[in-house]
Amino acid sequence: YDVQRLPGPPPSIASWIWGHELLVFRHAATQMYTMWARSFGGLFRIKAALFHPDIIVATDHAAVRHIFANSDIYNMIGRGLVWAEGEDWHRQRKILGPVFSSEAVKEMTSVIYESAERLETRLTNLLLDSTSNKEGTCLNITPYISACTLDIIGAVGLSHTFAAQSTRPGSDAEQIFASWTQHVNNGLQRLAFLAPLVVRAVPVVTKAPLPLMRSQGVIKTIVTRIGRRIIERERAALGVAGKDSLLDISSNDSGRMDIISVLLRNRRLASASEKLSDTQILDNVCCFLSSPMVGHETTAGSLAFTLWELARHPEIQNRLRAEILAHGRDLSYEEIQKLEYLDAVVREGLRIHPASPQTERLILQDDVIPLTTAIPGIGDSVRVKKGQVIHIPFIPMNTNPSVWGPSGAVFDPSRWLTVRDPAAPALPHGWSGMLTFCDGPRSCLGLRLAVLEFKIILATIVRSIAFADTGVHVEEKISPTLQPVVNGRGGYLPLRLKLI
Ligand code: HEM
Repeated sequence: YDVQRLPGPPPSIASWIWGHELLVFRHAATQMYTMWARSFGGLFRIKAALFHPDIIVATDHAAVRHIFANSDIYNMIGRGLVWAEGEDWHRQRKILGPVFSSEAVKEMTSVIYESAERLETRLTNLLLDSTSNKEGTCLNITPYISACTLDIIGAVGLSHTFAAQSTRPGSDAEQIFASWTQHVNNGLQRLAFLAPLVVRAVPVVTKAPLPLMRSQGVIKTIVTRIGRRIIERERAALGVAGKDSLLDISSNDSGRMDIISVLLRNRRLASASEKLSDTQILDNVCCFLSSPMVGHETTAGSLAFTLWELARHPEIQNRLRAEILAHGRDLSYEEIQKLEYLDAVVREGLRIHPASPQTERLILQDDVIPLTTAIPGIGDSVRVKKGQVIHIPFIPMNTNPSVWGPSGAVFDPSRWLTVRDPAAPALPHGWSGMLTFCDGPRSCLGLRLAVLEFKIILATIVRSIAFADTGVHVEEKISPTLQPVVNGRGGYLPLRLKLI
């Protein structure tokens, strides 16, 4: 096996107990990995914490493509709470696929517009009410965006109205937001560094009812309650209220495409061995709102960072606004797709600020990983053994200068408007040549929904509100998704807003 022959950062900068991992945790999101990838190449090794064998860090495009394409060999780590594996995953992915198909997502356009317009009204009213000066009103944008995306996922995923944008004290939405904020801020503490290490050492711990592993308990409880209510409603509609399980009854054909309706319908159509129990249906739904990686917080996070980029680049913001205003309001799905500059801004935001900036895999059987760039002394492939842990950070790949040019790390939407130099290396795998939504069989199922939300929300708020930078230093950390951190406060991204 070649692990010990891979290059990597010197052991002298590693802690004897925490290896290089503490250094990685303390720095901005994937910053150390980006630096090391530029120095040591696309596949290098680092010292792991708690005397675990060295970890491989992969940013070589051929290697990462191979890893993601072979999800049966390269297994996810520590997702036991909400993410299915093996046969369960195959079945769930097959069932849920239609919920996020292009056709289904197109049908979600009006629901997304409704929420985006509510956000626009909410922000506009706030600015009208505020006693702000000419400079505008300064506010933390993250809770506003996240309320908007929660309303969307509630409507399309659960046929449920969270009314997150009406700020009712004590509401489910308020509790979800408070719980998420606490989760984000806990994740910035030193203790949070330990949690994934414990999961890696003892994977079954994810099944244990430990408070540390259930930090998103409130969200799960709320989503389960809503899910139960919907299932009860279906039972009542079918005149079978009080039955222990819905397994033996059919759902009405409402034609609704929210997750619960699809799962209930599927139960009627599936063979006996494939039928999902009530608990499995609820688990699926919980996955969509309570997993940090899916649902509304990922979209909200990348969107907030994109607004920050627009605030720091007024010329880009003005150009985007001009395009949006030139096309009028209430655009159809097809019309939105034609807005070239909006499309470029969205791609660039998702490239530079991927909401879920890294993933990990555990190798289940010995394998040979191919490389784009050969490693001196090893060659153009690397032999790896069962049990090896691999970290895959996305930012180093999304900004790789050999693919994106020397300005790869710069937010510059115009790169999407020019024809690529035919002599330049082709864009790698993944959506638009980036890893933001992962790649292969386990790539993001909600990609189309996320991109459409992104476009509609941006187009709706940028037409009536101008965003400016406040000048505060914003750090990017992973907790558990990409988070803005200001003076140690997570989920905090202040912007200055002014009515157009
Ligand atoms: C900007 C927004 C989003 C980003 C950047 C994002 C990113 C990702 C990434 C990187 C993964 C793979 C995780 C891994 O391999 O460790 C993933 C998986 C997934 N995402 Fe997203 N996501 C976003 C929005 C959404 C939305 C809106 C939904 C649905 C409502 C969604 C549903 C899923 C699901 C179901 C999976 C698991 C797929 C599987 O295991 O087969 N995502 N996402």
